[in-house]
Amino acid sequence: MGLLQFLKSQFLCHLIMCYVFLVSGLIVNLIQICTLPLWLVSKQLARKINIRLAYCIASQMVAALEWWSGTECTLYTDPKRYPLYGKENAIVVLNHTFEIDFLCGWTFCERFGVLGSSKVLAKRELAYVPVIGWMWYFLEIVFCKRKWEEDRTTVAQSLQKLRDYPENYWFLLFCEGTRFTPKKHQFSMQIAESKGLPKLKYHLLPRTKGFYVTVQNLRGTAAAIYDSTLNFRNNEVPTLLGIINGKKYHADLYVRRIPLESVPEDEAECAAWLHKLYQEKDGFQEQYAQTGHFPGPIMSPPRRPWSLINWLFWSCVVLYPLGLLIAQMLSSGSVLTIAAAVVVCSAVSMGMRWMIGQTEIDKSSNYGIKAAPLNNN
Ligand SMILES: CCCCC/C=C\C/C=C\CCCCCCCC(=O)SCCNC(=O)CCNC(=O)[C@H](O)C(C)(C)COP(=O)(O)OP(=O)(O)OC[C@H]1O[C@@H](n2cnc3c(N)ncnc32)[C@H](O)[C@@H]1OP(=O)(O)O
Ligand SMILES: CCCCCCCCCCCCCCCCCC(=O)OC[C@@H](O)COP(=O)(O)O
Repeated sequence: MGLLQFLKSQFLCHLIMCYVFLVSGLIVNLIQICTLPLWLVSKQLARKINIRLAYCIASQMVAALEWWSGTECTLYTDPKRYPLYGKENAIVVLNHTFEIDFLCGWTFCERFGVLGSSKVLAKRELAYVPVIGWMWYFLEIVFCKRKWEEDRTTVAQSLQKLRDYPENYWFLLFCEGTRFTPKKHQFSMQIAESKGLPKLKYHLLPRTKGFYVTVQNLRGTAAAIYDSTLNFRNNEVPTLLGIINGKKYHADLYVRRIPLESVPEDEAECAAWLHKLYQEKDGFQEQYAQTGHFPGPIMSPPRRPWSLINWLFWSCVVLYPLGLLIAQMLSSGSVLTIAAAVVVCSAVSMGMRWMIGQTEIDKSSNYGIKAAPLNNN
């Protein structure tokens, strides 16, 4: 193990990274709150400012993936469609299989210049995660309770608000609704069977209502569906803790651009269309399992320096006062002050561990297990 790799695995480095992320994130959240009055005066200006503020937070995690862990991200896609990416609004449909799938998504957003503005249909619980969840509030992220009776109006209303969004965005939909686990897969395939749908090997049965309502509300605003299928080389199981420890992974993403007009307007036909899409995605994963690559040529956008520059900037801003504080504390020699500092550090590291836990599949919700009608049998 080289010196750099050794350093990357040290707890002190992780503590410093988490400190930078947390403190800079809270500063950004505070500035976001200060933009509230601006929404009344100029909504579009407030949105543009919040896009840049969100970039300050999200790109730190992207920098951790690209520059700290050195993870490589390869894009398989049609070269004719490539110039459109980042230049239009799109609905991204992605498999929900890996703990860092959202982070790989963010990395591609960064490379195509839409990181600050990108959106997702996210479960309500994530709105309460400090820094990221609070930032999403100002980004007009669409939250759902995963209870259709309650979501049908709120989700549609939130989507309608995005129709006059001032910058291009990608709207991410994990149609499976929850992370893949063998147990959830077993339940969802029972449902597929009861509906007479073909079984999927690598995906859960997609939920069609969120997809339908998104397509209907963004018609005329989003130009296309980006059907995206993600996998990792060598059967790796990537984690956020792995990234923080400096472990390098290799992500492969296959993207097909499908014009939005080709998605049926009728709800039942739209649902059938999505089921067919997932059968095709399953085929791509099968090909990946057999051959180690997705169909189509490789058109990888290179990583850009901005995420690293942003990270270094915020590190300087928040580490300098910390250095002064530590020096002052040590020179004071007060045992009480040092003990208080140790308590604060422990609390921060526990808080960060809880946040990282939000990404872990073994802490995943029971959604898709307990709500399944077949559960009662
Ligand atoms: C590559 C580039 C990437 C670009 C990235 C771009 C942007 C990045 C931005 C941000 C990144 C941050 C990422 C954060 C990630 C957070 C993600 C999440 O939180 S995922 C969870 C929330 N999202 C969703 O759930 C979306 C999908 N869900 C839906 O669409 C749902 O329909 C719903 C709208 C949420 C409503 O939920 P509800 O439970 O009420 O669902 P349904 O009524 O649809 O469910 C019943 C329906 O489903 C069938 N079904 C299938 N399997 C099951 C099962 N296991 N149990 C029960 N029912 C199941 C069932 O038969 C019903 O079918 P039908 O509709 O035909 O009656
Ligand atoms: C610079 C880097 C420093 C690293 C510091 C670490 C910061 C930690 C930040 C945690 C960020 C939390 C963002 C949460 C995104 C989780 C996305 C996700 O995958 O959610 C799961 C849901 O889709 C489905 O939920 P389940 O039903 O499976 O349950």
